Amino acid sequence: MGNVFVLDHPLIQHKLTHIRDVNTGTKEFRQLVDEVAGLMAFEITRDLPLEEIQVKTPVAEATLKVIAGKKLGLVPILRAGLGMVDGIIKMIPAAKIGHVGLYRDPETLKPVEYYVKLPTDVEERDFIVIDPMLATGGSASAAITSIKNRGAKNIKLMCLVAAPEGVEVLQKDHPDVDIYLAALDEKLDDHGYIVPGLGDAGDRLFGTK
Ligand SMILES: O=P(O)(O)OC[C@H]1O[C@H](OP(=O)(O)OP(=O)(O)O)[C@H](O)[C@@H]1O
Ligand SMILES: O=c1cc[nH]c(=O)[nH]1
Ligand SMILES: [Mg+2]
Repeated sequence: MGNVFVLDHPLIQHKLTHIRDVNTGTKEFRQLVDEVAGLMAFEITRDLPLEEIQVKTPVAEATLKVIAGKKLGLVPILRAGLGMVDGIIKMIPAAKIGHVGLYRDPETLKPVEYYVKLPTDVEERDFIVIDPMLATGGSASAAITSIKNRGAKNIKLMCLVAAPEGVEVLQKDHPDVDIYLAALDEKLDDHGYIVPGLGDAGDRLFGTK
């Protein structure tokens, strides 16, 4: 079964509290999501392989470490995942970016896919799928299935806030995928919103409500 890591660093918790606040407007919400995504990138890249190279410092020759040529891909789930891309790319600028477009049908809560575009060398890359919200888990599970069907093998999922119901679905559908969260919340409400959550992530990021 996939591991669940809750990245509860004080900086992440502090910023997430302001993200959740209903009085936080679009501009500040977007800025904070970007910052938290960057902080989470530290932890999700902790197992990147290193290799040794020779470097001449101003003082001496030294054998030092750099990241070994690992190919990474980021896959934001549209729309809300887009809000986390820049923060992560600042930390791993060589990553390629794919996109999976999904929306959750408001009646059935089932995901509807409308767009997929991945880097051409999909089989050679490790992927990080990103979406601020893991609610019923339907969208993240469908996005991961979609990229697996196109050849992706090593996949991690990064979300800001999850409900236990969504984590359970992910672990059942994709036991090979580790999940990285800033918070694991209490439950889903009758409309499939995470409680206490942060509301509709896409609408708050893009100011569409
Ligand atoms: O775990 P689930 O129950 O599937 O819900 C989570 C999904 O819902 C939201 O997207 P939404 O459908 O609102 O689309 P949007 O990002 O375009 O607003 C969110 O960004 C996730 O993708
Ligand atoms: O709480 C939720 C659940 C699904 N999608 C969101 O944006 N928020
Ligand atoms: Mg939305």
